[in-house]
Amino acid sequence: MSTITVYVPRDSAALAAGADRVARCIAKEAAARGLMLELVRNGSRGMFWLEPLVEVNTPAGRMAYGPVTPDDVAGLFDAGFLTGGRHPLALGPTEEIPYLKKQERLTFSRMGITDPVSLTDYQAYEGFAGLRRALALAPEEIVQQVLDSGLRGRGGAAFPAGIKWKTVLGTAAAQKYIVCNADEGDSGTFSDRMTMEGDPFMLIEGMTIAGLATGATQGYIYVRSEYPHAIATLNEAIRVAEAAGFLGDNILRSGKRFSLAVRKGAGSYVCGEETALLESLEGKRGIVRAKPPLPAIEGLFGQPTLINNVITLASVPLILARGAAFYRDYGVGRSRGTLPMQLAGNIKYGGLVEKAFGVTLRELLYDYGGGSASGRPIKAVQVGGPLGAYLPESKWDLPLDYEAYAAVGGTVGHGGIVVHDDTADLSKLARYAMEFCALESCGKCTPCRIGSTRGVEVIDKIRGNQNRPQQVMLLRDLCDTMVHGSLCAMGGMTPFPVLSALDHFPQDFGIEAPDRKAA
Ligand SMILES: Cc1cc2nc3c(=O)[nH]c(=O)nc-3n(C[C@H](O)[C@H](O)[C@H](O)COP(=O)(O)O)c2cc1C
Ligand code: SF4
Repeated sequence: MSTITVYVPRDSAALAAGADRVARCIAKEAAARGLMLELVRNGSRGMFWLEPLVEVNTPAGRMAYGPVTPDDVAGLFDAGFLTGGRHPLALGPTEEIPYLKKQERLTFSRMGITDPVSLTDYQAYEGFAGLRRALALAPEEIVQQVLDSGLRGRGGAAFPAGIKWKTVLGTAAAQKYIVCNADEGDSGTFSDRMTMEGDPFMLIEGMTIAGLATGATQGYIYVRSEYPHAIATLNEAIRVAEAAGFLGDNILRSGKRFSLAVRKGAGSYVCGEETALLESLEGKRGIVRAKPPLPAIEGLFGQPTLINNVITLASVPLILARGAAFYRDYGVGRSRGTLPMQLAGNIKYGGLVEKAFGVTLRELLYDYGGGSASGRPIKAVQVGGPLGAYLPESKWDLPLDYEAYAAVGGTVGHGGIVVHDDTADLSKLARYAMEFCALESCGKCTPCRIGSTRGVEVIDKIRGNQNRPQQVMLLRDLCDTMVHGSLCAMGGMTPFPVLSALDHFPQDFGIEAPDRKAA
């Protein structure tokens, strides 16, 4: 008899219910096929799929795959993964798994397969191969690999990672820092969290390589306080890596050093903005700093500092291990590699889908997400967090690509995708965007601090039909001022969701036809 272990996430009743749902599907499907399977529930250890992970213990060994949706279960049986009789996977290549086949998992290839804090598991799956290669290269050669890979920052601004690395390398200083931005505040995003909880060594390895490349010897991971499991897992992984010589004063006896520490945020969205984050790391209130100077030149405690998002840094080990060309081969245009996209909101199968750039929103919404959870038509999709535009159906066939999205007033951001069905009122969502900005604004500049508060009032007047045409013009002027006058993207991009709602869904504002600017 084969045993199927269903991982039941330990911190979410909703996820646990999902795991049970899949377990029941497996049991039903097995019974229909006359197979004997024993289901064992198991608390998951740091692997938090939005859809449950299933592990199969067969006479041939342990097999794990995920996330799995009920619709996949029959396919898994058909492919022979759940029979206990054929074991093509047996911890082998994930390409053979029907659900994963549709994805292109580079950053998330180990997740769900390895024990997050087992160095043995990590190394059995290419772990630390990138670091070993980096130790044999000169700093300039490591930076060149990152430049050649085409990797761009995954935190939101999509700035080429290699250029930032080169700036820090080229800035002389006695002390430099690597800071990992793990504040992950965008709505509907969780890829950073899954990385830190599911494969923390990958981030540790990426940061250590960044240290070797730039000359930084100290790194900090700034994690939002709402992620206690990530903080605990990272601390454990850092301890294990230090004890085994992957971190510390003499990395793998190379004579090179790099140390890491975790710092906890305090619940502020704007502390995800890199300069506010630095203020917070220095123990001050999280207020945005004017640039220049760039953090790469004068960052933490006034020293050259490389700040990258979790996924940016976690992408580096593979780039070093397999070479820049391997990574660059994925993607379209100037958007190279893969992006772990996160499906959330009113979607049937929420979860993380890693695909090369170029995939369309329609594919993500229907092939992976299975359409809306409510069963109603999807009306608007917000891509790129709370500062991202609301995209109507006419934009869902665009290839996911930084430039293509920018051309329609959108943003790819951190890959968060929040779905709304046809019951959504976009004027309410536009109001929420302004309100969010008013609540989270650091207050340093007027267009954002005052503009967001006035923005809520103006939208209220539009919704209340008070001088509607004039108020719509006022809202557009206000958005103009925020876009061009704000010091950072908090105030500068809040108009994206507001104007996209107004332009694409004028009827929700009581406007029959597109007004002057949308026309
Ligand atoms: C209001 C605001 C919030 C942000 N929040 C985050 C965040 O939570 N995580 C993140 O990586 N970047 C965030 N960013 C972007 C960072 O300022 C910065 O661009 C990023 O950390 C750079 O890393 P990357 O080049 O690897 O993307 C935010 C920016 C703004 C304006
Ligand atoms: S745009 Fe907003 S968050 Fe950014 S500096 Fe100005 S007030 Fe602060």
